[in-house]
Amino acid sequence: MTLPIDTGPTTRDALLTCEQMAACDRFTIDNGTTGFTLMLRAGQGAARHIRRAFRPGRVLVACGPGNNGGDGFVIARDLREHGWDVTVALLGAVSSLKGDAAEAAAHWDGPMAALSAELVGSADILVDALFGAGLTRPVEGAAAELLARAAGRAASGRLKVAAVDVPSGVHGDTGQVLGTACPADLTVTFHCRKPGHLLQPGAELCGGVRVVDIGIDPAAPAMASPAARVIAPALWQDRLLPAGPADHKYTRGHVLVLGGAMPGAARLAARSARRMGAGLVTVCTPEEAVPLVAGDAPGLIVQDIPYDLGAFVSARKVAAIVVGPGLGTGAYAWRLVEAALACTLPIVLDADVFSLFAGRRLPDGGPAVLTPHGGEFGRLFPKIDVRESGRVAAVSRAAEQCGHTVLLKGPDSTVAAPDGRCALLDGAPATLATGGTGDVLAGAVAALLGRGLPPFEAACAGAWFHREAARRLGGTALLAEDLADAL
Ligand SMILES: NC(=O)C1=CN([C@@H]2O[C@H](COP(=O)(O)OP(=O)(O)OC[C@H]3O[C@@H](n4cnc5c(N)ncnc54)[C@H](O)[C@@H]3O)[C@@H](O)[C@H]2O)[C@@H](O)CC1
Ligand SMILES: Nc1ncnc2c1ncn2[C@@H]1O[C@H](COP(=O)(O)OP(=O)(O)O)[C@@H](O)[C@H]1O
Ligand SMILES: [K+]
Repeated sequence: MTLPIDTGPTTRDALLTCEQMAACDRFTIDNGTTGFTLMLRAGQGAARHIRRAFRPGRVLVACGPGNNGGDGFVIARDLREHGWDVTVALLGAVSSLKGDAAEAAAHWDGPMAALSAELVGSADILVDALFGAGLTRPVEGAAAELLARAAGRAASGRLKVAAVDVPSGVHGDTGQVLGTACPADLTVTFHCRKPGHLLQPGAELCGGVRVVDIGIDPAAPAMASPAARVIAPALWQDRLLPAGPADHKYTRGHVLVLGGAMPGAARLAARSARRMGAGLVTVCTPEEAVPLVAGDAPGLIVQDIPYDLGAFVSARKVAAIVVGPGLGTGAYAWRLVEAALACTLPIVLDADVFSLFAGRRLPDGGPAVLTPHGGEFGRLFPKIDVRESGRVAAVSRAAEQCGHTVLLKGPDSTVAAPDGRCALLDGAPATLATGGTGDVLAGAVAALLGRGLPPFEAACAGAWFHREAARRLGGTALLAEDLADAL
């Protein structure tokens, strides 16, 4: 029953929905690989990761009624062959198993019991193979009881948990929990990650994620148009050139930051735009704030708001604008956003802009990146329910609706373009959850627009550099000022 397997991580950044993954499986099977071969590679690859991650102990493999349970049987057999003490707990009857799962179960000759929560009490390791991509409704009954008992035992440090494909109950497309789920120490998935491995709360529940290459045919059509990608430099690096001898400050992009009620936000955005490589940064702010903004930044140009913004940006060769951070929501703010959009330059719209245009269409303007957090997103797109549709679908719909790139911020920042592309940021540190880091992001994205990146690429790159800076800073208390300087 042992087949050659490759458990090396796939290098692909593709994120496939459960439906796309199933289509890849079918395509590969239609081209001559049996489904059972895929299951063996999946189960044996997962078992190898489990053997690497944990010390041998009493293992309970909880198997569900579908192919995720089939993987569980393969894992059980592999661990037993390596001398581990393994019991399978099956949800339902063996006679109800079908196809590849039935075949995998037929190869299991070790102890087997009907699934019950009590079994968890005598286990050191739980292999959670109840439901994977086939989860269609909330987890209830015996499966839910077992997962809840396991979560309690794991919380007290007496149980390690390895999830097969996803922690059962986590939806692979959205990261949402249907019913209940048990946090895993390790999740082993197949071919590539799914959005639910990066989106909360799924990402947190997965623990460490490992990818097993199960030999999916690279020509599978879903691979050409994955639901989303992981944000990584491959998305923009060909287009983001370092400064060369022919450059001068205007070719590196002149960024205009429009300030308002809270000048600190504009200062942060301006500082980060400069650190992100903008050739020149100007802040236009209400007159009374000019001395404060100019304060300790002699390399920054600061002046009051010009009467004719359009004439100003063309005379000063502005390449990109950022408006919203600290802007306020009065009539002044409204007029300034309209004037900024009328310049038709690449623009970052952030913060107060979303309160000003709550539930309304944005006026026409140049190519824009919108950077709302969850609350602002809800204000701007009140008809799009992020929880219900999941972030990939919700942000994609928002981008299509407004015709601009949308970056929905949070622990699982999601970027979507109106043309259907979507990308997710993986592993942003929670130290970013402090005031002012969003202003830093807005300035960074504006600098990248000014340096010539198109909106989707600028949003992805901005989010990535922002995360990298936060990671480099580490620690427990991150200051937005330090973050801007660390870009
Ligand atoms: N050939 C393939 O398609 C491969 C599939 N693989 C595994 O197969 C999994 C997908 O298999 P399936 O499509 O069979 O799906 P699952 O095994 O995830 O679950 C499907 C079964 O669970 C039932 N079900 C769904 N939600 C339930 C709930 N809340 N309560 C009770 N029952 C519920 C469904 O009616 C169905 O019988 C993947 O996650 C992966 O682990 C791997 O073996 C690799 C190859
Ligand atoms: N828990 C978290 N984990 C990782 N990143 C986070 C978390 N919470 C917020 N962030 C990031 O921090 C930034 C916060 O931006 P925002 O909410 O606009 O704050 P502010 O308006 O105070 O600047 C965003 O880039 C967001 O993605
Ligand atoms: K599972």
